[in-house]
Amino acid sequence: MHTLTVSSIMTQKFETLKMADTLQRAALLMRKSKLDVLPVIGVDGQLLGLMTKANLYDAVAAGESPETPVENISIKKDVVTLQENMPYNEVTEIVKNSKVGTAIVLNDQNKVVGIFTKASWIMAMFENETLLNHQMQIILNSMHNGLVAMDAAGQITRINQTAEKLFGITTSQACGKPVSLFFKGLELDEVLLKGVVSIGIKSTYGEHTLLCNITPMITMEKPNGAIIIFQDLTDLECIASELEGVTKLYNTLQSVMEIAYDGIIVIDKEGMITMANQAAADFFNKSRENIVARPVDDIIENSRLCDVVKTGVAELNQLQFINGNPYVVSRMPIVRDGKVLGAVGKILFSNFKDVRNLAQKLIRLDQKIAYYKNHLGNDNDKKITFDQIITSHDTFKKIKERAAIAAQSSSSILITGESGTGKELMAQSIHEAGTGRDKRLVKVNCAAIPAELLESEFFGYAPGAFTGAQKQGKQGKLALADGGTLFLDEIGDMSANLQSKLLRVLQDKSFEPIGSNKTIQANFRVIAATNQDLYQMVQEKRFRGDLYYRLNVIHFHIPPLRQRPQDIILLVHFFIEKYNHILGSAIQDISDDAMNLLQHHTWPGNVRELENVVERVANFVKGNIIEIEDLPPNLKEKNMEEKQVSPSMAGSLPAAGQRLQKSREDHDKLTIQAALMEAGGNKAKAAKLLGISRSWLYTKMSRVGL
Ligand SMILES: Nc1ncnc2c1ncn2[C@@H]1O[C@H](COP(=O)(O)OP(=O)(O)OP(=O)(O)O)[C@@H](O)[C@H]1O
Repeated sequence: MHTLTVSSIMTQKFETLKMADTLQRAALLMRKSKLDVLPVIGVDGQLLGLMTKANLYDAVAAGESPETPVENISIKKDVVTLQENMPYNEVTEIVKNSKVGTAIVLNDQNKVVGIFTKASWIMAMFENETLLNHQMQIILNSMHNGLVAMDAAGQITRINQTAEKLFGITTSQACGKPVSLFFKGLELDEVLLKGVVSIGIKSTYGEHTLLCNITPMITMEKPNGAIIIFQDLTDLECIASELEGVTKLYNTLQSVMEIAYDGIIVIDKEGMITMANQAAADFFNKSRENIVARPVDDIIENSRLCDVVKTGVAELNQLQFINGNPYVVSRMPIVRDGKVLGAVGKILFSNFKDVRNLAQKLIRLDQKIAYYKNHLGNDNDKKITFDQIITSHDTFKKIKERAAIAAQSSSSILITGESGTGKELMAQSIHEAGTGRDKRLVKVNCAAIPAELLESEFFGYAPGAFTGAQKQGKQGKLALADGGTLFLDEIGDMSANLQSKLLRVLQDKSFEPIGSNKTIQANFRVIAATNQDLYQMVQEKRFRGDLYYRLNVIHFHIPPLRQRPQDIILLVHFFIEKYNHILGSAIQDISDDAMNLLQHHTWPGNVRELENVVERVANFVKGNIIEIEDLPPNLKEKNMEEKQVSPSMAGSLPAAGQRLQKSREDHDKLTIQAALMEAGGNKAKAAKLLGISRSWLYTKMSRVGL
């Protein structure tokens, strides 16, 4: 709004007189300018006085001739003057307090530039009011809130556009009507009569929730109407609920950040930290308050979060050194509407290695469980057969052949051999190849069951046979094995008493459960196994001779592993494949050095010990090839000891090693050739015959030049 000044109100159409001008000229100019005054100016334009109509009338009345110069008559000297740039409100004050209806307007140099009259002032006031009115209407219409103005009688005098829209009425419809016609329950009396402000009144209008503030208009210290401002809360309520949603989301985000095991830091586009979880605070050994609102570079050394803000490109799973330790970190830009607003950094804590190991361990365990479930769950489908007895040892191969023949008869079999040589495996294979394969193979470990329980385990008992017995009685192992095989493991540990009872059963082919006189037919094949020298025990009368001969109808002695080193190669590969499958390891081969070491071990625990070694290696191996360092320390130490024991041999060892390697390769070559011949050139079949995988057969063939 521009400020009104005297220059914009004054009239510029005026005439001036000089002292030398005549009265006649004064009369003519006064008539021409239609004003009652004529400024009289000097040669330099300065105001000398004012010729008024009254001055002219007085001169004429005094008989002055029309030719009389102005300087000869009396003119008004105390002239009211105004400066041309005087503001409107100052002029208003002067005009109000002065009785004069006209003033002369001067410029900076005190030269006359216009004449100010009350009439022109009134016109200016009108113009100004129109202007103000127009400006007020613009202001009111640009208000976001609805406005209704009323007079002292409570009749609407003005409404703005927002109110028009809000209430669906036009100014012409509303003006002159009582406010109460449109808005109920506003209690206007207090405001209009007492001039009391009424604020924060909540009311509804259609679907709108409104907040009303009613302010009285006071003139001459009396209420002269009022203005109601309506604030539409509908939008505000929407914003409030949106805000509530945002707050909830923020809280959820905070909880998620807290639950995360990783340290999380969020920065804005200026690189200032805006959020951090407790894990991050703990990691930097600072309180959260000491992290948030700080530049990220002050908290994290070599942080690349600001770079991610600049590039907008995520950097996932990168290695970053913090305080000299390596951490896996991820950095992601926060993008909205295509603009990067900040970045999130995630620090995976140092024990991620442990977590990874743990995860791998769990996977292995899962696989192990699945494997054993498969084996146990499908006990009837997954039968042990002679194919699963891995050997390339001539004697053992013959034993396998003879055992397969013996399986067809029902004669008792005694299997001897050191612990872990595969006696039970052999017993299972015989059972599976025999006529009783559809019935049970019942195993009794004579060393594991206490002597006093062994009898009831064997024969079972009748209901109520003895105190502590199950009420319904119990079926014994002999009855369970009916039609199938009774496998008596560790037979050398059977008590003398039970030996004689067992002998009787084997002779009579029947028995009576404890506490029962009902005879049960015993129709089963017996396979006994022991790692003791049973014959020697008979000599020493520690085992019944007659039972020994009953059991020893067919005898197989399994040679210890140290006597068949070539089997070690086959068995190692067989177990690698088995544990790759169970544990999910990916071992492809074993280095010659490591294999050499295994072949030189004496294997007191035989195949069981070898299997355990491979299982252990499969758990911890670093690469795909088993190296010496992957083997258990006791094997390596043993190797060192052996090397140290015969220093005199030191010089000849490499040559001996080479010879051994050569003979091993020759042997492997022959074995593979024989298997290929037997399989008619079919490699899959040959691999099966050798008990190794096809891929291993190919590797082996290329190694031995086939
Ligand atoms: N020739 C073989 N081929 C494949 N696996 C074998 C062989 N010999 C033994 N094993 C495995 O070695 C482990 C021990 O075998 P097993 O229990 O049959 O031996 P054992 O002579 O009965 O032992 P113990 O006298 O201690 O009872 C088993 O896991 C078995 O499958």
